[in-house]
Amino acid sequence: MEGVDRARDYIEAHLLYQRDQPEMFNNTRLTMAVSDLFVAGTDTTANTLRWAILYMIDNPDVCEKVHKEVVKAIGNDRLATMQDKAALPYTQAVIEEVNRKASLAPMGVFHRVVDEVTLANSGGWKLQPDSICTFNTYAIHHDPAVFPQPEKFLPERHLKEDGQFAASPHLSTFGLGKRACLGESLARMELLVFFVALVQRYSFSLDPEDSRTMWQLTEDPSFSKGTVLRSPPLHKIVFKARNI
Ligand code: HEM
Repeated sequence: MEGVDRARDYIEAHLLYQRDQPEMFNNTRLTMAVSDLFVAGTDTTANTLRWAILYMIDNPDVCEKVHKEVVKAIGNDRLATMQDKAALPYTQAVIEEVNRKASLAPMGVFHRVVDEVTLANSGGWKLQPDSICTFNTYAIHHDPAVFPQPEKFLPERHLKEDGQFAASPHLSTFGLGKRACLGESLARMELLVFFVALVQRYSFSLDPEDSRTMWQLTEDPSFSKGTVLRSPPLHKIVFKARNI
């Protein structure tokens, strides 16, 4: 497609295709695709950060360790960029542990089977066309065979012996296969930059007027309303500026 390589963004690329292939690309598709990006790209990262703050309140030692690493790697005078990533292995491990424990999309996203498929290592189980299938991310992320003591918040499980970050091949935070999350790299970038900025500048605590326990805010199954995302119930956080 002529010029598409020089498109400045998704919408411009879509409009260029629309000019040449109007039977395939039109305003309705563009509107739906852009709204998909907003829906898939906002609540996800925002709620992961809400989980991250709750887990930092519940694990103050971890939070202080992140703060120490951040100050050592980038100081207090500027925000993090992706160039700082390699110098922040513990912080990356913490974000990975947030993704594991929170299991934001606990049952993934539903898919429809197009062609009959035989499941590997299943003794011949077949899925028929039009079956709806999904995968249980929450169960994978809490499998004690893969993540010992899964109820514990342990960032160290995502660190190698030399202290470097090692992304776990067992996490399915962003889905699996060809239809895995389109925004994974953007999401990982946003999570790192925002999380570092928050820990760099603030310490966090729960609203003293909120009598709910941490368990009620993070584990109580009754707060899940059956939507795609597993997000904590509404709560307030007290942000205290660090002396920087
Ligand atoms: C922490 C943040 C995020 C999480 C946990 C997350 C998780 C997921 C999951 C589990 C899926 C379904 C994958 C599957 O069915 O195998 C998905 C799909 C998708 N995500 Fe994300 N996502 C995040 C951020 C984003 C962002 C920032 C964008 C874009 C701006 C985005 C765009 C999409 C799109 C377009 C799909 C559908 C892909 C397809 O059906 O082919 N996501 N995401």
